[in-house]
Amino acid sequence: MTTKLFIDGEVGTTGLQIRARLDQRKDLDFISLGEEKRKDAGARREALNAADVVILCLPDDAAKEAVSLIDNKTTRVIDASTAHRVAPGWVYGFPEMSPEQGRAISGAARVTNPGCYPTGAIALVKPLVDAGLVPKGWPLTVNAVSGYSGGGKQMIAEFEDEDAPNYTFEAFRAYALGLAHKHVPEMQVNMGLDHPPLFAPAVGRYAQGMIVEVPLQLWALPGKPSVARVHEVLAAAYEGARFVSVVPLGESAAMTKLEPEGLNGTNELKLFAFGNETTGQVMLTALLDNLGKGASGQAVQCLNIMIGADEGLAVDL
Ligand SMILES: NC(=O)C1=CN([C@@H]2O[C@H](COP(=O)(O)OP(=O)(O)OC[C@H]3O[C@@H](n4cnc5c(N)ncnc54)[C@H](OP(=O)(O)O)[C@@H]3O)[C@@H](O)[C@H]2O)C=CC1
Ligand SMILES: CC(=O)N[C@@H](CCC(=O)OP(=O)(O)O)C(=O)O
Repeated sequence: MTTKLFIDGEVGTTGLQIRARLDQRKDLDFISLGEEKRKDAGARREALNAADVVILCLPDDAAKEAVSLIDNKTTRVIDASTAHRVAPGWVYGFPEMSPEQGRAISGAARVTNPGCYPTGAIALVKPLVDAGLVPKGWPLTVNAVSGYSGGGKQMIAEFEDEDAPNYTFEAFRAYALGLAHKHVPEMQVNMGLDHPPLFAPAVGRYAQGMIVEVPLQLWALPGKPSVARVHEVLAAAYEGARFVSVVPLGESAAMTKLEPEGLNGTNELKLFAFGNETTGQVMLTALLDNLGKGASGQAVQCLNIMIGADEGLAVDL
């Protein structure tokens, strides 16, 4: 049986990558609107209601509008935007987040694809909160750097198109200085924290790939866990996961650098515990492709889980 799939926002950065990942699939029938119809509300309404599954690769307002245009009970939605990340009735599309999450995604009518930064940060912190190593009330910080494709077509033009009005020569930019980045709520909710993490993102002069870091002063935590214990909890949480791996301590201890483009083009997420047992400190670190496990790859994984295609399974059975 084929699944009728409509990607709303198909020619944007995330949409194009999803289409490229799915182009060879024989089990999917694509509903596609031409250039002249792709922003026409009437044509989109028709496509949205004709599809078995739609993937929304749109700005938040257009994503909300798309959901409001669906007037039947069968069309299922995967929203790549931030619009529904903590909305009631939506399942958070991060299958490795807990053993139950994959099952919840498989049966869901509305799935919200996680943000790129939260994918790394939640993967690092949630298992430690669940295990009681990090108290729910702990003051956490998340630092990150992303390639400029994270900002979609506009930011790509800003860094690549010398004729763009906002073309920039910047090598590196810290941003979200008001400490209210749109990803903070989904991080807090899915990490299970009582307080919003302090989130400090940055963008670098390269297209794609990201590093997300959560520093922890282990000596200050109630149980004073060792780096080895933190690593053990993370490794156990993702044992058998197909797309998430925890790098062995011996391997990460031998590393002297980490660059953000290392997983580009994949749906992988690699987690590291760079630590110092003497000082009781650890830098929990996630490496991912913002357009892979941080967006398009993750959306495809959720689609596969929802339609029962084998490639989507979060864990090898
Ligand atoms: N880039 C990334 O790394 C990630 C992005 N996301 C999210 O995915 C969503 C898409 O992002 P991204 O692909 O980067 O953004 P882009 O700006 O690259 O693409 C968005 C696309 O949506 C189209 N569009 C805008 N308004 C409408 C509308 N009313 N009807 C139909 N199409 C419309 C745009 O048209 P036009 O081409 O004319 O501008 C564009 O093609 C965003 O919500 C973003 O936050 C999520 C995770 C990571
Ligand atoms: C570099 C850059 O600007 N990145 C984007 C996040 C991209 C993303 O993942 O946004 P959503 O998943 O929430 O749609 C930003 O910080 O707004």
